[in-house]
Amino acid sequence: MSDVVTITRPDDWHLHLRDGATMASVLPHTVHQFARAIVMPNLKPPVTTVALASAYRDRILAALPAGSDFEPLMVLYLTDNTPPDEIRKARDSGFVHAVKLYPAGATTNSDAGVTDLRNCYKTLEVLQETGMPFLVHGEVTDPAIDIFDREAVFIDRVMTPLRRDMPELKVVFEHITTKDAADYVMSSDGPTAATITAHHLLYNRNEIFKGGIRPHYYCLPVLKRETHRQALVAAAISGSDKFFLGTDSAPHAKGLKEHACGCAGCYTALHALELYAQAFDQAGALDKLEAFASFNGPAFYGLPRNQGRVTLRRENWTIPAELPMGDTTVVPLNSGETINWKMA
Ligand SMILES: NC(=O)N[C@@H](CC(=O)O)C(=O)O
Ligand SMILES: [Zn+2]
Ligand SMILES: [Zn+2]
Repeated sequence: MSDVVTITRPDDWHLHLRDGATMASVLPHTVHQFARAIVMPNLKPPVTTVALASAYRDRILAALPAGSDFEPLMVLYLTDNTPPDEIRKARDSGFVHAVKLYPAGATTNSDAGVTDLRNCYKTLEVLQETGMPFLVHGEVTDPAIDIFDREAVFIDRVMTPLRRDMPELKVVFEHITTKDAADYVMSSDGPTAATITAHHLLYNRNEIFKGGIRPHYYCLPVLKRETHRQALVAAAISGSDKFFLGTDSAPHAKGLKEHACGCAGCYTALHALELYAQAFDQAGALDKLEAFASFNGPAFYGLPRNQGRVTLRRENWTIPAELPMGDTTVVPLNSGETINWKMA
């Protein structure tokens, strides 16, 4: 049993940094852990144009700790009306690396998202030509579909037709939570990949209800039953290069999580790599962590691997109860708990 793991500096392929004072508070955590991150565009208003992405990128760079070489990889938020030309501009920018699908109403700040993907086919054809990945929040929004089935139904209703119609499009099935999605990605022949969060590798849906309702374990897509968690772990440690690290760290103010209608999202930027180490360790597969965290993502995005290495040690430490965030606080996942890996 190894007590030390050293891997190539990793990246976070799915991250929410928010904006303004919130961003300034959370950014140092990610910068400490990762060399680059795919920065989600679900701001208010959303990052729908290259001009907005450029301005957002400048705000991130301005908020970086002194001396940091962290690189934010920007993403465009697709709407029903995104013109094909915006995708060409994105490719030419050099700093936009992907386009994101939020089905309208599926998750936090998705109101401006896509109502029907067929509205976007002209634009997606251009995206397919550019080779930039299409990042997909894969849940249907049909209220008649049980919340635990929304990802599986999305495969039949949206993913399969999309793959058939755009066979060359690079697609990342973001934050997968089911065996259905893991199997789909594993067996698809097109350029299809998936990100997996640390919390979906570690927890099943019981965690949300252990001893009472625990809002900090509520995220979208919601945690699923144990068989699904096991399938996600199997995919992550399989050695397949289709699966890579995306924390989906999604900060919300403490009062908006501990609320009658609490926001979806788990804050893990503080200790994400440690949580992944714990998940891989539990599965006896620490030797598979490096490819998942540091190789598979850049390969899919067509970017170089990072230089430099990071070291994790088996060491107990306690996650703080809360952390300052702008003029409020954020409660990290595992607050008050002891975890057993720590970055050096
Ligand atoms: N994952 C979440 O539960 N929340 C994310 C949105 C998202 O990634 O769907 C957020 O922006 O808060
Ligand atoms: Zn999402
Ligand atoms: Zn997200």
